[in-house]
Amino acid sequence: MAISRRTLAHILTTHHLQARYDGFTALDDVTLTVPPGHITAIIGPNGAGKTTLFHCLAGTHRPAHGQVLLGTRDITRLPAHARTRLGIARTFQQLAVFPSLTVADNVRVGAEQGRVRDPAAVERALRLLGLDGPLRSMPAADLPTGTLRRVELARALAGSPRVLLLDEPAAGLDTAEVTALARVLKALAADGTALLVVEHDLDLVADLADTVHVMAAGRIVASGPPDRVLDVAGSQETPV
Ligand SMILES: Nc1ncnc2c1ncn2[C@@H]1O[C@H](COP(=O)(O)OP(=O)(O)OP(=O)(O)O)[C@@H](O)[C@H]1O
Repeated sequence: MAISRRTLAHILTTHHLQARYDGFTALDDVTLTVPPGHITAIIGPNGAGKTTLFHCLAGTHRPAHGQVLLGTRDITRLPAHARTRLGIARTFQQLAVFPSLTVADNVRVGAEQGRVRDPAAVERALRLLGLDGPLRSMPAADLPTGTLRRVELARALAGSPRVLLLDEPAAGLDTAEVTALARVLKALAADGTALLVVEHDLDLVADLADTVHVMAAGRIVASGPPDRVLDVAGSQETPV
C-alpha cells in the first residue's frame, strides 16, 4: 500500500520513552506507532503506565528520556495546548466536562482549542454523537455518564483532530452505548483519524483494534493483532 506524504505527516510515534515520578520509573523504553486510519489499543493491569503514556503523548507529563514525534516533527517538549493545535486531542479516564456549560457549549470549547476553527465541525460532532437534539441545550451537570462520555468525545472531535487519544472511553457505558461508541470510532478511523485507545473492555478491544499493545510495569510486553495478542494476555491471566 502506498503511503502518502500527508499520511506520514500525521503518524504519532514514540521512541524509547521513559517517564518518572520522582525516583519511580512509570514508563520504560516505550516505542510505539499510532498510524492514521487505524485503531491502536493499549491494555494492561492497573499501574502498568497506560495513563502516564497518554500524559507523555498529550504533553501533560514530560518524559525523562526518549521522543514523541508527529510525523517528522519532534514534539517531546511542546506543551499540551500546542499539541492540541497540531491536531492531538484527548479524552480523560475521569470525565472532564464543564458542568455549568450546556452540551453544545462544551463542544464549542473543543472547537476553539483545536487544530482548525471550523464552526461546522461543532454541528458535525454533535450530530455524530447523537447530541444534536434537545440534549444540546442541557447543562452537562445533570447528565448521566454515558451521555457525558459522548460530550467529551464530541468536544475532542470539534477541533478536527488528526490523532485521538481515548482513555477508557467505554467506562460506565451500557451495552447499547458501547455498540454505538464502537461504530463512531470505526467511522473516525475509516475517515483517516489515528486513534489510540486505553481500554479495559477486552471484547470492545477485540472488536475495534487493528493493533493491541499489552503493557506491564511500564513496558510494552506484547504487540500484534487482537486475535493473537488477546489470547496471550488471556493465557497469562493478565488482570486488565
Ligand atoms: N502523579 C504520580 N505520582 C507518583 N506516582 C504516580 C503518579 N501517577 C502515576 N503514578 C504511578 O505510576 C505507575 C503507572 O501509573 P498509571 O496511572 O500510568 O498506570 P495505568 O496503567 O494508567 O493504571 P490504571 O489502569 O489504574 O489507570 C503506577 O505505579 C502509579 O502508582
